[in-house]
Amino acid sequence: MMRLTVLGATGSIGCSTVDVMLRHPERFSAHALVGHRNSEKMLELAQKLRPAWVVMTDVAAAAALQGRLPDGVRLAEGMDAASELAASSETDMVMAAMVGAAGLPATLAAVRAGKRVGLANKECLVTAGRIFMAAAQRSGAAVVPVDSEHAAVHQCLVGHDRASVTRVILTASGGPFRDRDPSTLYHVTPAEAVAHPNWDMGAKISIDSATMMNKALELIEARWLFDVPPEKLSAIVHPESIVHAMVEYLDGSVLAQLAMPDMRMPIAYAMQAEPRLATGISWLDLARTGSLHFQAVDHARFPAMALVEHVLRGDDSLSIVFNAANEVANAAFRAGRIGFMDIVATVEQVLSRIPCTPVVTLEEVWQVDADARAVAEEVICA
Ligand SMILES: NC(=O)C1=CN([C@@H]2O[C@H](COP(=O)(O)OP(=O)(O)OC[C@H]3O[C@@H](n4cnc5c(N)ncnc54)[C@H](OP(=O)(O)O)[C@@H]3O)[C@@H](O)[C@H]2O)C=CC1
Ligand SMILES: CC(=O)[C@@H](O)[C@H](O)COP(=O)(O)O
Ligand SMILES: [Mn+2]
Repeated sequence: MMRLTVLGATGSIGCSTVDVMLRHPERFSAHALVGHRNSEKMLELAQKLRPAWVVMTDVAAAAALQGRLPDGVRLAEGMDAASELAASSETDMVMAAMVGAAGLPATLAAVRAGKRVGLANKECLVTAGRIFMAAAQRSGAAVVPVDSEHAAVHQCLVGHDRASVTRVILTASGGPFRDRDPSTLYHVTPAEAVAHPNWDMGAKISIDSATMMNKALELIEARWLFDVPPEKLSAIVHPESIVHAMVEYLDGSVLAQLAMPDMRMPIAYAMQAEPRLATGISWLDLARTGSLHFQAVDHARFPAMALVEHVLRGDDSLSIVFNAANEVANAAFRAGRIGFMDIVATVEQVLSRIPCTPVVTLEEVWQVDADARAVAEEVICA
């Protein structure tokens, strides 16, 4: 029996993880479920899974659960409690599915404790990839990608010679505005931008897909996960989201991983690679699909993808700034404070205002992150 701690249990990835767990009760049990504010969703999950612990990182949300959890389920509050449970000897695996750099402390605690970590939270690696992967190497933690493209790359690499890899190619759906006249993008609403054509995801990543900031973050994520230099990393638009990624080898062979777009597949693979677990996702029927399409990424339409070329090749502080400014701008757009086109423009301005600095310690990471968030607020308020 594998005992899981699910960070971000109340979110999209968290709930899909719970779905996989409930399909295989003989294999998985919940040590802890961690949410932030959604106490009602947490109550529902706790009733289904009966974890040893429920943690709400928000104090008021924890108070709302007081006296309401099923018998035997203990309640805690705050990020420190989440980190302790993620690192506990009673946790075998951690599903890292909080959104944003806020997920870094608890995920890093799990990595430092040598856990198997299913990594959905890409912002962790974008913010602190070097520190994170070095910690995994020291502790022996297995960091298993959950992000669909990275889970695909992982599957295309298994059993193959890493030195023979010439290219890692991530697919990008192009989001809801792939074919829209760019001059109309100034006026799109958060409701339009969050409506992803293929995936049902949380609000932040859905907006990131619309700006293609998601793919930009994923290139940085791939760099750390697979130790691939920027010149071997690329993305290609694939509107069907059926091919999730490809790996090219020096003999010209290209391996791809295909599946219907449903996160339960990469989640289950991260929980147990082989023998594979049934997930309940729809079977891929290529005869019915008919054709798959691919096109180059248009950097003029998606300026985030031009920006990341520079970020990937610069100091680590650039990717911290890139992520933090995007988190602030993405939230400001969702709150109606800025327009859609202002999101990436804000990130670009923040990048130009913050000097590159060497980043070695976690304290330095948080300092750069805080500076970038403050400058992003200044840019938004100007
Ligand atoms: N959804 C998807 O299909 C995919 C997601 N990912 C990545 O996985 C991560 C989660 O995405 P997704 O599930 O869509 O996001 P959701 O918004 O659906 O869920 C986010 C989760 O994080 C919690 N949370 C929010 N803010 C904080 C905070 N400040 N501190 C601690 N916890 C917090 C939420 O708690 P609550 O709701 O209780 O407030 C919720 O449990 C992201 O990093 C995303 O990029 C990667 C690939 C695919
Ligand atoms: C499901 C998943 O992994 C998302 O990151 C997805 O890739 C988003 O779609 P885009 O390709 O539109 O960014
Ligand atoms: Mn992805």
